[in-house]
Amino acid sequence: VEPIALGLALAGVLTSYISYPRLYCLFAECCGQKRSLSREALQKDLDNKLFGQHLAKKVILNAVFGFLNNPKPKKPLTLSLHGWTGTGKNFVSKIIAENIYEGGLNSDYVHLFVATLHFPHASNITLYKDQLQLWIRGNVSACARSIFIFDEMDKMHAGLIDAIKPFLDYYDLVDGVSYQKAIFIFLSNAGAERITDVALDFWRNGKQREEIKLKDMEHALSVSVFNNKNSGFWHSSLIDRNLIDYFVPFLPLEYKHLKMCIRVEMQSRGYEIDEDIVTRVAEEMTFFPKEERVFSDKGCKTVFTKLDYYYDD
Ligand SMILES: Nc1ncnc2c1ncn2[C@@H]1O[C@H](COP(=O)(O)OP(=O)(O)OP(=O)(O)O)[C@@H](O)[C@H]1O
Repeated sequence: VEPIALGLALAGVLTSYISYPRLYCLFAECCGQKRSLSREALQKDLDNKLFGQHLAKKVILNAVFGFLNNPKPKKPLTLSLHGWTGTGKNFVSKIIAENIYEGGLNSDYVHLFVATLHFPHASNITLYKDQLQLWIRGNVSACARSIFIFDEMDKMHAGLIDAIKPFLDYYDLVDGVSYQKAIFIFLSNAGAERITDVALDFWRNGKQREEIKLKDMEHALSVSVFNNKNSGFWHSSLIDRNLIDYFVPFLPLEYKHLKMCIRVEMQSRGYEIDEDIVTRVAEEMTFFPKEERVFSDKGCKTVFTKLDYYYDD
């Protein structure tokens, strides 16, 4: 092959690779959602992986898919996920991230803040506010479709989260940057008692938990979080100004859901499903209320380590 012609051909390929973002994005992660993002894929993931959370599934599917398909959203999507420990809040954030970015939580466009890690000292709150604003501004300037996850909201110092209020509001631009395509997800145990009360009420009245409707708890949840000094949203302008799009309740998990989590874990470790071990691990967990033993007090959180005991050789 003639070397000059070959050089020109290679240069041509390289130029089109660089100048056609779609081509480039076939091989590298880019800002913006995956090509393959589909309602069906997200629904399949939620149906197959998330147990006992019919409300969360429905809200998240509709909210996330609707938002991603809106070419001109008026504000960023804000979801506040609430519930007992180990019921799937972090897990769902991971599923959302993976459905939008190939790298999931490890993507350059997905940012996780953990209150006790990133904002530990109440005395530094002014500094944290500045840092948080700068960090979010910088990342959204680089990629409008950025995802921010705030874990342990209930441990966040009161008032800190209000620093990002301007970014969550209905503004086209804030200091020249548009935040309307970003996604903010807040995770919290605040409101878990309220959710449990409703779930327990249904259980005691012999009703299926799937009969619980979002309206049975969404308003009460936002009010209880707003009035709770340890929710991270205490008297927060984000709630006051209706800037949280959805309060998503995560129901406490029952014995049958623990068994589902254990089976998934066995399969992912490459073991045959052994129903005897599944039952033994599930029975080692503790349940509440004391007399009725309906809900797991750690959700699915510790079933995995308990499984190690049965496979220690
Ligand atoms: N509803 C669920 N369906 C399937 N798996 C679940 C569910 N809830 C929890 N799990 C499993 O348990 C693990 C721990 O749950 P996760 O970290 O999502 O709990 P969490 O609600 O965020 O708890 P915390 O409030 O303590 O942070 C998950 O990675 C997942 O494997």
